[in-house]
Amino acid sequence: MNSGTSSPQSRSPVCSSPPKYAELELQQLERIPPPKHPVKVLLLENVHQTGVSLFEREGFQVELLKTSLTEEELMEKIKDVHIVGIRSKTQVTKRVLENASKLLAVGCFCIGTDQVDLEAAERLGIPVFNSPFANTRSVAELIIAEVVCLSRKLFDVSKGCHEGRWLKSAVGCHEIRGKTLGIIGYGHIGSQLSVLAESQGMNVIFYDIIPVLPLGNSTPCKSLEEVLSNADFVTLHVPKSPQTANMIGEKEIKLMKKGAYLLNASRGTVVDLQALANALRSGHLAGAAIDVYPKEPKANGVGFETPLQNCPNTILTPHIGGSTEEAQQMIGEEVATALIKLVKSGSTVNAVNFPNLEVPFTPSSHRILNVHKNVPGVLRDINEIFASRDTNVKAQVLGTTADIGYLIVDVDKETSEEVKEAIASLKPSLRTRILY
Ligand SMILES: NC(=O)C1=CN([C@@H]2O[C@H](COP(=O)(O)OP(=O)(O)OC[C@H]3O[C@@H](n4cnc5c(N)ncnc54)[C@H](O)[C@@H]3O)[C@@H](O)[C@H]2O)C=CC1
Ligand SMILES: O=C(O)C(=O)COP(=O)(O)O
Repeated sequence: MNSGTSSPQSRSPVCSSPPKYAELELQQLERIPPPKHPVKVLLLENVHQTGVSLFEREGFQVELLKTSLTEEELMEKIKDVHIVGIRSKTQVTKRVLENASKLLAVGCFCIGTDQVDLEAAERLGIPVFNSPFANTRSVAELIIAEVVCLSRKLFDVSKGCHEGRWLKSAVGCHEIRGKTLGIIGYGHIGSQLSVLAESQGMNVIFYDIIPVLPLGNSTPCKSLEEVLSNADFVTLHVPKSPQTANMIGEKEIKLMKKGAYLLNASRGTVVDLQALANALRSGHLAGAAIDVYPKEPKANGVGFETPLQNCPNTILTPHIGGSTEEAQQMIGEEVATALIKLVKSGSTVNAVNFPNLEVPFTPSSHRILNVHKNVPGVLRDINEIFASRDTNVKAQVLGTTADIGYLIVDVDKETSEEVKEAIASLKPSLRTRILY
């Protein structure tokens, strides 16, 4: 396992000037007193250096691993960690979260957050952040490229040339202009792909479970089946969920036109790969491009296996839809900034499982954070604790979900450990932090 507790000589110099977005966001935090204790950050799956540098610029202690970790490995390493950063592989389960007594937040340096038990994190008072847009264009561009490659059997003929075989033929090769692209999941990626495909002269139809604005001349379909039976290329851009598990199996593939193509860069649980391999080998489908798999290796190396290996006109990629320098840099910046803001100011803006709150810093104020079960009377009890100690509340923001309340309070005097304990010992309290 490649690991590197980052030390000055082992990595590029800490970024002296952070990226523009981060600079503006973090400038507002500069007047906030630094955390009282060292902040330990564990970053897995090769999170981009931009994120590492931003944490180090704040004086946080960063351990950077190139691989994902198993549940057991993560339970061990997370014990004294305040921030954990992952990408799409590492599973942050309920067991891991219950074992992470010091954990303040989880950062998904990607779009998907299905790898985190969000409900468990919420109930334990741990906000989870992601980067909802930064790599969407990278995925959309990959799909457009693969549509052309599949339509021209590019990978097979190129492999032939590398192996000394000259396989010149127009048979089964087509322009994509005028062909129909069927998009399943018309969200950030699907909608961008819709625009790119139409710019290539394709017709676009799509299916989504919620009403969405059709961009350009794209046409919404009433069912998944309608897309499958009318599209020349079917591409999947849905999240991992119980509803999308195996949503494309033998029955759905049979509904697709003979000679159609299937592309999946969403999640490996969405397509039954054995059914897809059978359809490719029988000639029912003319090709496929798959970037995600039910089981994916935790690190780069050999030994990856899938039923699709050696299927005709089949592009296999190692979950690289979001793997561009631009996307990873933006993600590193966006998620690291959100986590630093959480640690220093209690901001939960952009958290996916928490009320999104933020309170501007005011000099001579002292900030306490409290997460509690969402039951009546908590605010009254906390304010009573302040009032009975002649402490004046200068600012107070409360946000709630069905299960929790998140409270940011600024008071006019430093909060003693006694006051913190009084708040923390209220029955509904889940977490209480004195920030400054
Ligand atoms: N291969 C890769 O490297 C990457 C993969 N992804 C995956 O792509 C997924 C989609 O990304 P975004 O477009 O940003 O997400 P998004 O949340 O913007 O869009 C997902 C869309 O799918 C729709 N949807 C959900 N369940 C559905 C169903 N059963 N049938 C039809 N539509 C359904 C939603 O209503 C939503 O409009 C992510 O959840 C992630 O799992 C994202 C980035 C990179
Ligand atoms: O953004 C996502 O959800 C992805 O699937 C990207 O995954 P990765 O960051 O490349 O492990």
